[in-house]
Amino acid sequence: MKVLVTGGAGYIGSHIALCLLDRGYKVVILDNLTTGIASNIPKGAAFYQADIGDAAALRGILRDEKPTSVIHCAGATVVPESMLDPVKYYQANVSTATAFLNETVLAGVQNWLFSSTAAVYGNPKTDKVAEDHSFAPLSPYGHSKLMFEQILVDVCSVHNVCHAALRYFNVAGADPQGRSGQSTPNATHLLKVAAKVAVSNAGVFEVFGTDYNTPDGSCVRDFIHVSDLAEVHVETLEHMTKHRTPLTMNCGYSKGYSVLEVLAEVQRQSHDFEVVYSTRRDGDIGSIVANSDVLTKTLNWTPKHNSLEVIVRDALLWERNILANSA
Ligand SMILES: NC(=O)c1ccc[n+]([C@@H]2O[C@H](COP(=O)([O-])OP(=O)(O)OC[C@H]3O[C@@H](n4cnc5c(N)ncnc54)[C@H](O)[C@@H]3O)[C@@H](O)[C@H]2O)c1
Ligand SMILES: O=c1ccn([C@@H]2O[C@H](COP(=O)(O)OP(=O)(O)O[C@H]3O[C@H](CO)[C@H](O)[C@H](O)[C@H]3O)[C@@H](O)[C@H]2O)c(=O)[nH]1
Repeated sequence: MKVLVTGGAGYIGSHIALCLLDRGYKVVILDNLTTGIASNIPKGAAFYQADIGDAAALRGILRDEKPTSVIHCAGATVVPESMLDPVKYYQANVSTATAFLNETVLAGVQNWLFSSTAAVYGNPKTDKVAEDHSFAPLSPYGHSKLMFEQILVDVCSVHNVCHAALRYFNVAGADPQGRSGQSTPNATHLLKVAAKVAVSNAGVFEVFGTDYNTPDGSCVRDFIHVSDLAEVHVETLEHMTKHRTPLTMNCGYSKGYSVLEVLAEVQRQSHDFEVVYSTRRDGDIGSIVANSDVLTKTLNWTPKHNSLEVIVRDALLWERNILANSA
């Protein structure tokens, strides 16, 4: 089976591509390298540098490569940026993505997997959030992902394409074999920033908000190791191929850690670095943890890297690689 991975030069897409290749799939990557990095692209994958909205380039790729499945990771991804520039998010994640979806279904793609997000839920009404929880996104980013989930259902139903929306919680860590990791230099994710401060021995880590209604006042998130998440995509694809049923699944471990707990683990595995405590960041949810029963039961799946210690270890390992290679 040949899989077209959009955003395959990015953080999550490159790990999905690695996992697909490890499992014997053919992989085609489409990425415009805005936040992605060419060195993330695994050996063995075909690579096209183009925008998913470039219809002429896309038609050529679909005609030449004839992928049977699409895994769509490309998009605009940063919650706080979406608060300042909503149009960018609706264009990238809704309009451009819809045109891309249309081209791929017209070209005969059979399976469509979409990188959705826990941000579709907004502030949870329950300790753990299941897939049937109400939707109230706090940011244009979350809204744009929710809109595209609906578009995906409608378009795929008409064209008889099997579809899945995977709602990632907080993705972190790096390939344990050191083949990929979070490489975008100005990435704003908690663990990326903390690992960079720890490894570079420079800068200060800023905690956004200590007055949330959580045990230590900082935000709580459900962190999933990027290599486990990559495996979930391959398992989902196999389930879709076999059963032809649409899926919507939370991707997390059903366990929350606070920002301060994550920082403490990074410092335990590195050294004490300077931390400052500032006000809340716009668009942030106080606490969100997955109920991931649908995922584990549907795929009969057991995670391999589900500990904060391992996630932090792999994030630090990757950050040290980046520093060593830049020296
Ligand atoms: N990182 C997380 O914790 C997280 C959580 C939930 C959902 N997601 C979703 O997962 C997906 C991947 O996120 P990531 O963290 O790997 O981000 P990333 O920025 O590392 O990867 C996105 C990739 O898409 C490419 N891209 C962007 N727009 C494009 C376009 N128009 N045409 C072609 N390529 C384009 C970028 O160059 C980049 O390589 C995104 O859709 C994001 O919303 C991420
Ligand atoms: O320097 C930092 C960076 C982050 N944080 C805090 O750490 C928590 C996690 O923030 P991230 O930026 O790492 O992640 P988000 O929860 O904002 O968003 C991530 O997870 C979401 C799903 O929950 C989205 O899908 C999104 O794409 C992805 O970036 C937040 O409370 C944030 O305020 C800090 O305190 N300091």
